[in-house]
Amino acid sequence: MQYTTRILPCQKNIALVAHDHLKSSLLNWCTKNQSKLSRHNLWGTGTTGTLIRQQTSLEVRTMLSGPMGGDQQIGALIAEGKIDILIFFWDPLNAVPHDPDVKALLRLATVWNIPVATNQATADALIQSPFFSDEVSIEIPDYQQYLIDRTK
Ligand SMILES: O=C(CO)COP(=O)(O)O
Repeated sequence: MQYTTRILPCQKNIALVAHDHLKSSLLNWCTKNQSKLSRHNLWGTGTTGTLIRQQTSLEVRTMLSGPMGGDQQIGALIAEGKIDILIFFWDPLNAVPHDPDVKALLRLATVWNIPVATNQATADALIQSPFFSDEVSIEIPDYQQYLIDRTK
């Protein structure tokens, strides 16, 4: 695989997702970090995003609810280079019906090398890092080259 670079702008597109037992943790985290989050474009899965909109003054664009396709929609945005950071309070202690979708979302975030936080401590680290507020460059797969290599 050859790689190229992608610039993540100062004002980022940030996806916010939480499983049911962790929704209150993510809501608290969003409330605590409201002023920093308000500088970015926020996206969320259906329930998570709606709760954040209701319980904070943050604007959040919502996809479908996770089990109904929302994780896949966020994953598709990541593959298209439209999401810069994923904050996903993922529950390792409870099974969900859409486990394949959860894995697919985390897999695509890894393929496209975006910064991901899957728990609160990492979200705390990420929001204090230059990745959150500055323009940063990340290395991503060179898709055009990938296609050329596969079709020659
Ligand atoms: O299920 C989710 C993540 O896998 C989140 O979906 P909701 O925000 O709709 O609960």
